[in-house]
Amino acid sequence: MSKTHRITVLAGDGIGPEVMDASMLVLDAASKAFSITLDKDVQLVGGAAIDAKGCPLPQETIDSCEQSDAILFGSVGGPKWENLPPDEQPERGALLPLRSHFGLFANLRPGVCLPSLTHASPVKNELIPNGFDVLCVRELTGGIYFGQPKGRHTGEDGDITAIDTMVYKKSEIERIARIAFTAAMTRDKRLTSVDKANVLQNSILWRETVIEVAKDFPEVELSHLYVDNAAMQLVKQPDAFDVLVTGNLFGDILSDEMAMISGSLGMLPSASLGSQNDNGLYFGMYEPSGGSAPDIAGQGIANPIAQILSAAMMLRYSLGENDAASAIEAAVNHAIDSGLRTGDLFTGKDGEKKVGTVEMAEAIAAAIS
Ligand SMILES: NC(=O)c1ccc[n+]([C@@H]2O[C@H](COP(=O)([O-])OP(=O)(O)OC[C@H]3O[C@@H](n4cnc5c(N)ncnc54)[C@H](O)[C@@H]3O)[C@@H](O)[C@H]2O)c1
Ligand SMILES: CC(C)[C@H](C(=O)O)[C@@H](O)C(=O)O
Ligand SMILES: [Mg+2]
Repeated sequence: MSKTHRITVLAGDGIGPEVMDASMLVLDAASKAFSITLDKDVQLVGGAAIDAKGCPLPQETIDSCEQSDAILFGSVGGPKWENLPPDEQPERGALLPLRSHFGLFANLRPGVCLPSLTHASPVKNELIPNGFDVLCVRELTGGIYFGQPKGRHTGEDGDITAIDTMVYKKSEIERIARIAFTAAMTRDKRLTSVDKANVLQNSILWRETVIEVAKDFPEVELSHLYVDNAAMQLVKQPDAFDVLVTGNLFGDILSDEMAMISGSLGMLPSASLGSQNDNGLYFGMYEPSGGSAPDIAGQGIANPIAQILSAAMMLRYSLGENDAASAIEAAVNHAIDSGLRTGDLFTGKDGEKKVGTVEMAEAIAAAIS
């Protein structure tokens, strides 16, 4: 019997529409193969919404998301909107409010370097003969992104002060730590908490709280790293990590690093989750970890895999369609293993074939069974 799910599709700006269209090819193939009916409501967000409606997050977009089981998001922002007042720009006016409005505090970013892609990684290949698989759990609705006060003022001496405030409540740290420990229990049972507890009050509370939560997960081996050391260790030996848990800003930075060492920023999907419902599913927003890539937008060369794997995460976490999610992940691996490479992954090695966004998506869609 066909199951129906409703999703809101927000392609956004830059490469967003290109990789979103590509992910639709794959979602349609998976829906057909697994008898899933997806009711897709396409809405405007970011710069595209500013251009068409005068604001980055129109009310009808929020209304649509509220009526959906999940949001599939492309990316927002770009040079065209960079000179608008900060709160009217796509990132601060749409993306952050969506995360906050829907309470999407848990951001899962799985950085996987496939064995067949190790040569595309800037990390020395002999260090990662089997690739690696690291899950970054990033807190997404707190920390310096949202803390108050925030702003700027000019003092009597004419000097300008800009203020951002890093705030974490113990309860916010506790809930993201539980998500990370729970994820570690399904993997290799090793969790590294990343902070800056040698300097920041926030991080001292972070570390204390993570240690307390660890008592409920005695099987998980917990370690702590300062963020500067973590950034270094990730490049030195990425396969030494299993799960990372960290705050909003550190997670943003480390996840881009993790994406690149897995081959390309265009490979890293993400799930931003709120609370779990009675069926064990989450309302969530699913998006590539990278951005609108204005430098390559409009050329049909962007890597669609982060968007496609984000759609797979949506099927798993919000729609409960685990078989379809696994089939998409297997199809992505198949396309990579068979040598297909968008430009960001292409190294010229024997057996590689350079393809565009659509060709990559068509190959992935065709491999779904
Ligand atoms: N979730 C989001 O909507 C999101 C995330 C990050 C950045 N942004 C926004 O995107 C805009 C550009 O930011 P940026 O240039 O700092 O970061 P970016 O992530 O857009 O691009 C960084 C580099 O990675 C490359 N890249 C990213 N995704 C790729 C893909 N799928 N395939 C191939 N190459 C890819 C780009 O070409 C670029 O060279 C800014 O407005 C920024 O705020 C949005
Ligand atoms: C665009 C920006 C606000 C966003 C963030 O910093 O969270 C992005 O970099 C990400 O990683 O999702
Ligand atoms: Mg980022």
